Amino acid sequence: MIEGARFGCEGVSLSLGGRQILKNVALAVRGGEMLGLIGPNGAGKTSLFEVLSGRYVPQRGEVFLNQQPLGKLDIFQRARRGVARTYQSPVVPNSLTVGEVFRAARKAYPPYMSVHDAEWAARLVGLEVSWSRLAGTLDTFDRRKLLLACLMMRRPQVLLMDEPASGLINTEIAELDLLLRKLVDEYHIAVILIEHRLELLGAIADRIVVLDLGAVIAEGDPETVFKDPKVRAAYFEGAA
Ligand SMILES: Nc1ncnc2c1ncn2[C@@H]1O[C@H](COP(=O)(O)OP(=O)(O)OP(=O)(O)O)[C@@H](O)[C@H]1O
Repeated sequence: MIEGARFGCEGVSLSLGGRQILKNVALAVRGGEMLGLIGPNGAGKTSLFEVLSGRYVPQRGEVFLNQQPLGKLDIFQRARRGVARTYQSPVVPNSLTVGEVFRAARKAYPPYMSVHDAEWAARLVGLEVSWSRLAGTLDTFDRRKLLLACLMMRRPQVLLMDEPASGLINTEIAELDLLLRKLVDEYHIAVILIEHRLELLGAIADRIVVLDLGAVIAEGDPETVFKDPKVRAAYFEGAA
């Protein structure tokens, strides 16, 4: 684990259905740092998020928060400790209003959050829709903002984001970039971001980790990593 890391894992190996999906994976992220996680399709990025968030139990390895092993804590217990996660698909409860979604998130577990916390989070993420709108009528970006606001209300220590720009248009991606940098720079959150668009990561990530066939093949600042011949062979040429 790197010195001062807020969150990460060591020696993680995962098999699913008799296939080895992750092999001895280690990574770490500091508070106030954005770590980009890239790799070709099927490299194991989402599976690694499942391990980090506590949905999958690895055969070997450990996940750490503030240098403490999280052991067998499940996804809900990790969420309560400040490990927040977003998904590739922004699924919201269609028949609830925005206000009702916030209410459910506020009361999801103690300590219950106030309406002011929800209003603060909505402002933070730039969610500017009426709270009487049905969540199912929101467009993709507003759904993502609503779900992110529900997480931010609890002031998470770590944010695991699985392709947050997916389904967004360019102006929305530019707004998302600014928001993510704000969460990292001003709120000192440790962010791990899965993203296929390398130009986006090159612009906003502090460091990059590259997974290929379940193993880390490169790690470092974006410029160095994108030039690495191993990365070019596995990612750029493989993705072409
Ligand atoms: N529940 C499962 N059972 C068996 N194999 C699985 C399961 N989930 C994922 N896999 C396999 O694990 C490998 C890694 O999948 P994963 O979704 O983690 O990759 P990824 O890097 O996130 O890919 P993508 O960029 O396409 O989302 C793939 O070969 C996938 O088919």
